[in-house]
Amino acid sequence: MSVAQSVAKREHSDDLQHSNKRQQTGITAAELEGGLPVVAHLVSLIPGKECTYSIGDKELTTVGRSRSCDITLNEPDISTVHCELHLITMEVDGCRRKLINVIDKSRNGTYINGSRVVKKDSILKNGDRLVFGKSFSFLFKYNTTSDLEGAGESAASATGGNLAVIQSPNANKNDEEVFKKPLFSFTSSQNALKKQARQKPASVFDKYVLGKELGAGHYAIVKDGTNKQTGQAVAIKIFHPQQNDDQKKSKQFREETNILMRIHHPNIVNLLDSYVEPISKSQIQKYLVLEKIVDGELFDRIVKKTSLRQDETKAIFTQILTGLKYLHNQNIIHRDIKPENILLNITRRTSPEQVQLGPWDEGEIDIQVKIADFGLAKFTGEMQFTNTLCGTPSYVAPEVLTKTGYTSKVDMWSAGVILYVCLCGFPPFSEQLGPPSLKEQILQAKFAFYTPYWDNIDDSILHLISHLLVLDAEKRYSVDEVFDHPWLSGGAAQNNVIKDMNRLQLSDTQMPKTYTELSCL
Ligand SMILES: Nc1ncnc2c1ncn2[C@@H]1O[C@H](COP(=O)(O)OP(=O)(O)OP(=O)(O)O)[C@@H](O)[C@H]1O
Repeated sequence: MSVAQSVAKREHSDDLQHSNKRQQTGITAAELEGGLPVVAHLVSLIPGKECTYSIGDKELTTVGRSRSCDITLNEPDISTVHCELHLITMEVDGCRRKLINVIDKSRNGTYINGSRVVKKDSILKNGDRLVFGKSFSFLFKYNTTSDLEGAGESAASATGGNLAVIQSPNANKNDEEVFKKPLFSFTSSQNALKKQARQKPASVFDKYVLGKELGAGHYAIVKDGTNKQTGQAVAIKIFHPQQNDDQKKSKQFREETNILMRIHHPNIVNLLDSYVEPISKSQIQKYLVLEKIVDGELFDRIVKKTSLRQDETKAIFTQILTGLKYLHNQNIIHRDIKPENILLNITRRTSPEQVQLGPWDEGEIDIQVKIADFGLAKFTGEMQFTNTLCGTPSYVAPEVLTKTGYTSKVDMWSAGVILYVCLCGFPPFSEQLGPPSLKEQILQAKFAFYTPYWDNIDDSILHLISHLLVLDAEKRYSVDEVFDHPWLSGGAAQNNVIKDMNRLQLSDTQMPKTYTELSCL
């Protein structure tokens, strides 16, 4: 047997005991077997057949019925050569990682976590359940020291460059210009970060258990997650697979998520962690671990209620503004404010004595509003982002559509659209209201308040919306100007200062449909 072959040896219970004894001396089993380091282990999950196979640091490890295979599984449903385990080295997220790539060669199939390996290649991750044929079931685990190289370097580079999320006054469509100069000082924490990166599990699956789907968007699905150590419930955003061909982008993702993890505000969904995982030789998948928000989207609340009362809208809008003010003060532009990205945590009444803390519905004590997806739109790539927006741009400011350079005022436009939608249940710009087209309506800031929807709504709100849906971003209200507006700052008397806003009569055939009506179609 060659040195290489001897590495992927079966360690029976007896051998294991022996090897454990040897490991106590600080020497790994693989070093003793053939001088090659162990890269990973396959732990048998078959009751009564407990054993561990070590996969060594060599290009190919074969699994099959043949005695010439590195791992021999002598069962009728196992093919002569059932599958190949290829050792590959991939540069992922600034780290060179040694990974095991499975190529199925069998008749009865190789399965990873219940899915048959059909692709040309599939990279294994810690905790994967690997099944050969009908019943040969194993738990896969990387040897902790072997799969990650250079994590410390990554952290160092993540703290060294242009880290913070400052939007320059002239920020424009170019990605790099949205994320500019450092706002936070990292120097004191550089060593801590390096240490953290070194200690950080290489895979999201090492730290979290993934559960059911919570929601889906254009770029990602979001799943329930649980921190294995603390039991903390989280939401895990899983971006669609991407080609692993742009190391600069991966580095940018890491640097920017490092910054966004330092953003903490009660009205912003907390970013807790981020991971980049290889899934095949050429593809990676990015993961964001987020604070979990349990009561769904503002969008669903609007659909359920057709429209929101003025006092309820004010309470929700104030929280959105508070979150935006914090982001804008940190020089972060959200760029994708819409009711689907406004999430709600509702405190429900549990006893009759509880005092309601806002203008909420019967049975609701309080609602905490959380802005999701902040600063993240750019991770999807500028082109993809704006192209997707062109499909559904109801909330997008004109300068985003024309890509003529934008500032935090783009969020104020979107806030104006949200305010409008909350109160009447349909957006101010839509194909339904055309002609002109939706895009033209936005580019001309052409909107109106339609009767009867807006008849009983205070003129001061119409006035505020009219100062948010303004074509010229410089004249559009900023967060502070909105807080100073009579509808938010003053009482009823001040509201009366603003009078006689126009409502427009439309024929029945032109009348826009509410989200509630559209959702019933
Ligand atoms: N932190 C969270 N807690 C609970 N649910 C969440 C969380 N983040 C997102 N979701 C749910 O998942 C859905 C999709 O998430 P998200 O909007 O971030 O994906 P996306 O692909 O970026 O979407 P978009 O198409 O809007 O850009 C959300 O609309 C929401 O219902």
